[in-house]
Amino acid sequence: MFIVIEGIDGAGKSTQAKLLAKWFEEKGYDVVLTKEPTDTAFGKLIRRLVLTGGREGIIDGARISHEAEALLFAADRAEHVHKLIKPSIGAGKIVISDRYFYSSLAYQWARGLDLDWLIDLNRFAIRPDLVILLDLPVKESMKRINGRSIKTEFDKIVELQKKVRENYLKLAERFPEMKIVNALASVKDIHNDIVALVEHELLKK
Ligand SMILES: Nc1ncnc2c1ncn2[C@@H]1O[C@H](COP(=O)(O)OP(=O)(O)O)[C@@H](O)[C@H]1O
Ligand SMILES: Cc1cn([C@H]2C[C@H](O)[C@@H](COP(=O)(O)OP(=O)(O)O)O2)c(=O)[nH]c1=O
Repeated sequence: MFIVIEGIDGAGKSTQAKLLAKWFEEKGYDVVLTKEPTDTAFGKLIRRLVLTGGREGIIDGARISHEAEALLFAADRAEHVHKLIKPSIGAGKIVISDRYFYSSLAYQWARGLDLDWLIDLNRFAIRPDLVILLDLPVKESMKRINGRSIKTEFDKIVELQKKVRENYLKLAERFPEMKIVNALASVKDIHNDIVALVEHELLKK
């Protein structure tokens, strides 16, 4: 089984991914908890070229193009799918990924790229059984990650996050595997909502 957790920055993805992994482990499942960007050489390259300098994406003082950004995320994902996700699913493990290609659709679309081009670019990425979309207002996520964000970029980040949130909600209409969970609730209540969705999915197996 392959489960993905998505949402804007600070939505609670890593918190919920860890709790879900623990839930599966306590039930005796073998779990692989992973994330994108990955910790491989490609993920490191992304952090250096795209996410550095207040997420300005600087190479030698110039911003890298949004297309190059999308290609880097896709290259990282290709390695992730072929080296970790597919072999783990093949071995009968539960794979939980904190972000996947839906992040590319939501973020790189918000950067102005064409959605259909992004979908085509990511066609190699196998579809998960379930995508949990942690949805909450940007104001709340900003409160949660206060300190993590770069203050001078703050307004720009708020605008981008608002667009990204809207994009995720639009994507949920297009991809039936995406289920929206209200991320304004307590950590425990959100976990319970996720478990209900997962149990429903397990019954289909
Ligand atoms: N339901 C929640 N209510 C309040 N704070 C939360 C909740 N879930 C997570 N947090 C806190 O918000 C911050 C961001 O959570 P995190 O799981 O790192 O989000 P993400 O992985 O989506 O960026 C962390 O400090 C975390 O402890
Ligand atoms: C996976 C992915 C992430 N992103 C963005 C979302 C986040 O703002 C940022 C980094 O992700 P994040 O989850 O914050 O990772 P980390 O905390 O390890 O740096 O990258 C994309 O724009 N496209 C993608 O395909």
